[in-house]
Amino acid sequence: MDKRLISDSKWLADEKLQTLLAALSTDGEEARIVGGAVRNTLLGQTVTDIDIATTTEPGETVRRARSAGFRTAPTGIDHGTVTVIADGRAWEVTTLRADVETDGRHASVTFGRDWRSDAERRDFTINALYACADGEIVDLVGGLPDLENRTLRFIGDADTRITEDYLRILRFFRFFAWYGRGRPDAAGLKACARHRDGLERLSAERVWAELKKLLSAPDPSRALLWMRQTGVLTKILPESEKWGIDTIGPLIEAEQTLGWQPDPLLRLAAIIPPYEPRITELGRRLRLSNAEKAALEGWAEAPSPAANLDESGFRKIVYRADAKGLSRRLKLALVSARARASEDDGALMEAAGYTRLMKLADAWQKPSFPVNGNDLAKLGLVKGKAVGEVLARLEEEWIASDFSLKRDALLERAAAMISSAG
Ligand SMILES: Nc1ccn([C@@H]2O[C@H](COP(=O)(O)OP(=O)(O)OP(=O)(O)O)[C@@H](O)[C@H]2O)c(=O)n1
Repeated sequence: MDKRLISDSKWLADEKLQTLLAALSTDGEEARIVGGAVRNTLLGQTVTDIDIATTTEPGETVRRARSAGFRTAPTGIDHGTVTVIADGRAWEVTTLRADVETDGRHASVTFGRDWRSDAERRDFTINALYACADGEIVDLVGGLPDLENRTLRFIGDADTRITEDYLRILRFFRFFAWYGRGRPDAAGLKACARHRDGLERLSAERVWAELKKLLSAPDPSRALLWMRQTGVLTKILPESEKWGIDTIGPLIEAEQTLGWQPDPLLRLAAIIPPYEPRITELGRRLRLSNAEKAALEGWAEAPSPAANLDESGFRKIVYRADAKGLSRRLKLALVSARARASEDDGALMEAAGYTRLMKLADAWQKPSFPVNGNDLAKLGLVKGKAVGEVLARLEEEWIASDFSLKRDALLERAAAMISSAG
């Protein structure tokens, strides 16, 4: 593909997108695609979101999009962003920026018509490439050669770019993890180190969202080491000061060998030492979701099953466990055993044991308990606490039988329990 043309990409040929670009590009106005969609297409990677930059001011963007048959939502109107929607798809359309006043967290923006100024106010050269509706690439800041060399470089003065939005420090490491090669750009690294205290101004939600994106990269290990080197990691995860973050390496190796999908939480768990007492505090501080907190706390508290556990013992655990949490625990246990296997035959056996348990967990269809409260009512047990108690005892017996007791046998036992209690 010609480096300066992305006209043969499927997403660009999309009829709705072309209609939108055309509607925004008459009477002396122009709209272009910008950012991740252009960057990823040039790198041959998947495009998820399509951002559009336009000379039309937000009110005019809304008017034109609506008269072309689109719906609109004023997503970030202060920043000039309108979400344009059609057929269940959405495009973020942002008016070119002329000036940005910022306190490092919130930007107040004035609108402009100059593509160069808009490009120069973006974060990295590879993120400031535009594609016209016909696929022609416009590069005003040297993004194409940087993309070619996989160099992540702040546009213009790195200090200025960072103080406009301190999140850009974390974005530097995130984009380096995803697209960078070799050593990160030295000027960028130094600027990130210099301004790391600015990270304290960011909301916990933005920090965690960004960290998750970094942890989802194909291999975030080098980016994490550079974050540690610059003091950025300690700023956002003070607990990590004594963690051996290279423990993520064996997990990445296992993912690549065994075809596991990258899982940001599992990767975080892999660098957290077992029984780290500050997990709850970390989850609260970074405002993790309840499910995320439970996952991390589960890792810190619940040990993995023994690798040589027999099938019926393991089924009991699977029945009670949250499937995703158990799968993560087994993966971490397998990774740890694999890491020790070259020196220790016992660890090799352990790894084989965990592989077996993971297969069993995948293959086993959890049965549903075949008795309910109505069954007990029919046996004469009045609804209330007693029903719950009898059900719980029956379920225990059913689990202990390795799920082999049938409904009739369970009902017989229930009848016996009720008559002996009554
Ligand atoms: N702090 C930020 C955030 C965004 N941008 C600009 O806005 C574009 C879109 O931002 P975003 O959607 O966050 O990133 P993408 O580059 O699209 O990457 P991805 O979708 O992979 O997150 C970026 O490419 C960049 O030009 C910026 O300059 N500074």
